[in-house]
Amino acid sequence: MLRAHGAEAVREAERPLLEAGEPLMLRAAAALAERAVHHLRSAPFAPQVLVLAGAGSNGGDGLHAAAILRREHSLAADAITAAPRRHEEGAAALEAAGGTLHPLASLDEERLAHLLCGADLVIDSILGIGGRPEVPAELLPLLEAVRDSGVPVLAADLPSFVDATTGQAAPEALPARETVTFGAVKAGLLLPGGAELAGTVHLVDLGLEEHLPARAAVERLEDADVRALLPRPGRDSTKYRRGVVALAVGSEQYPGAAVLAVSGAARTGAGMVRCLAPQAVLDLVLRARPETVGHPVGPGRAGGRVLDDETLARTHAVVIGPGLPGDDPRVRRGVALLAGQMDVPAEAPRRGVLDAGALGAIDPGTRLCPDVVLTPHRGEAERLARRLDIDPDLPAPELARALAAATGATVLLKGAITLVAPGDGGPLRSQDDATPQLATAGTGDVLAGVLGALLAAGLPGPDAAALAALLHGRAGRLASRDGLHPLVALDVADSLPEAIGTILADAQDLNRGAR
Ligand SMILES: NC(=O)C1=CN([C@@H]2O[C@H](COP(=O)(O)OP(=O)(O)OC[C@H]3O[C@@H](n4cnc5c(N)ncnc54)[C@H](O)[C@@H]3O)[C@@H](O)[C@H]2O)[C@@H](O)CC1
Ligand SMILES: [K+]
Repeated sequence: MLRAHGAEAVREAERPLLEAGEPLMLRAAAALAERAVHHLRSAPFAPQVLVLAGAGSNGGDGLHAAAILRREHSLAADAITAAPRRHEEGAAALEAAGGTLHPLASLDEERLAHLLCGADLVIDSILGIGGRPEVPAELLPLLEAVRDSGVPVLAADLPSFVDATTGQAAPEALPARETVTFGAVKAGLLLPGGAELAGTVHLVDLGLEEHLPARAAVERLEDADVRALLPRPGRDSTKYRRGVVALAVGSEQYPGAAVLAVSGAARTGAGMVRCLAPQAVLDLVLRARPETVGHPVGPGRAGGRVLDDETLARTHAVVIGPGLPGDDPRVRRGVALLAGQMDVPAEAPRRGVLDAGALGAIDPGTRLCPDVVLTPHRGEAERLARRLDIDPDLPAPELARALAAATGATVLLKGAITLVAPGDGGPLRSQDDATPQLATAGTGDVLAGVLGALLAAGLPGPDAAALAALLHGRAGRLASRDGLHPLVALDVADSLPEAIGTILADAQDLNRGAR
């Protein structure tokens, strides 16, 4: 699991080490220099490095790195000082190593273009965790010129003009090929904004770990976590023990959503998938997925429950919403079931997914638990926020958190980066596994099914939500050959087994290697 921290937590963790006289900046600079060398391994003869240095310690990192590149790697490394002041110790080190510092104010357009033309790598060390997401006007031409030059950028600690805690980024900030981050992954590198600019994140160990708070600000599941979290069948497994999920999905208007959600659940390895839908929808579902257990709903049945007590007691999670209009009786009943407002046996499931049409049935009085996962996209999240008297314009992390706090449910906010705000107030999860090819109708229905299967298997809501986002994203990448070609939603469901198998097989190899 990647565990990331905000700026304050990192400063606090650094304090005792700095007080003990640990040369943290030199260690950071040495690691930065090493990564620069790595990126230049296929560069032409005598590659050149250009450091953009701010006045603070982040600038110091870059300047010391340039000095090390000159001293220890015989590379031509020079710097542009991007602020009226400069980091004096770093500047002295670079000058002593024979490097040149060009004050930005002294460079005209032509001279700047000339410096960039000769550069094979730019190190962005203008701002680190002290940075705010606004670019001063005098720096705009510099950032534009670097961007236009196409020279690869290595970000020191985090891309400059990104907030290390929230991820908010200035639109002009430089996208990096890699971010070499010092001591701890910064939360802003995993959140929307910073994550799009960071490139690959390379963590440098500065000995901070034991001083960091036990609780991370943001967490991200990685492949190794899939192996630990994903329940797999054993010799004593039965379809009931693996988990039974009941999906109230699909309507006359949107029958296909039922096929997609059911396929998502079945392909994730649910023990049994029940589908509660009108007969015409069930016919379609059973043609595509004959293993489904159908429970017809419709005229004449609207008053009673679709599942009797015994069946409900043998059902472990429910999915309500894909393909349902807001006024569908299954929505009202499903929300009431998950909110504990229904007269059902104690064993009836209180865990599940409220998606699409079911999100509209949540009002200020709805109290849910963290094992219920709401799965809005941004538009649905904003509509829900308005009904719950929450500012709909909040940045995504805060919006997800506010919705979770107001409902008690875990909130999975879909997007290029999927955020999971646990209903119990635990650390935010951020999953960046998707491909833009997933932005097509029906993929959300598949996700709801995946999540339903994981909840039915007994995973806690926040783990199930983050894992579902990871598996869904990976299946999407597989189905689109890493984003190369278009996909349809059913491709995603059909790619789930291979995505799961590949992750587990790779994790097994890793374990073997470590033994
Ligand atoms: N504290 C430590 O022990 C270590 C710190 N290191 C580096 O130090 C960095 C933090 O250094 P600083 O605290 O000096 O902060 P920065 O170097 O990130 O920023 C310096 C100052 O720039 C100003 N500033 C912020 N946003 C601005 C904007 N948009 N436009 C113009 N000026 C702006 C602020 O006054 C800020 O304090 C880390 O990110 C890391 O790179 C590393 O050397 C490792 C050790
Ligand atoms: K930086």
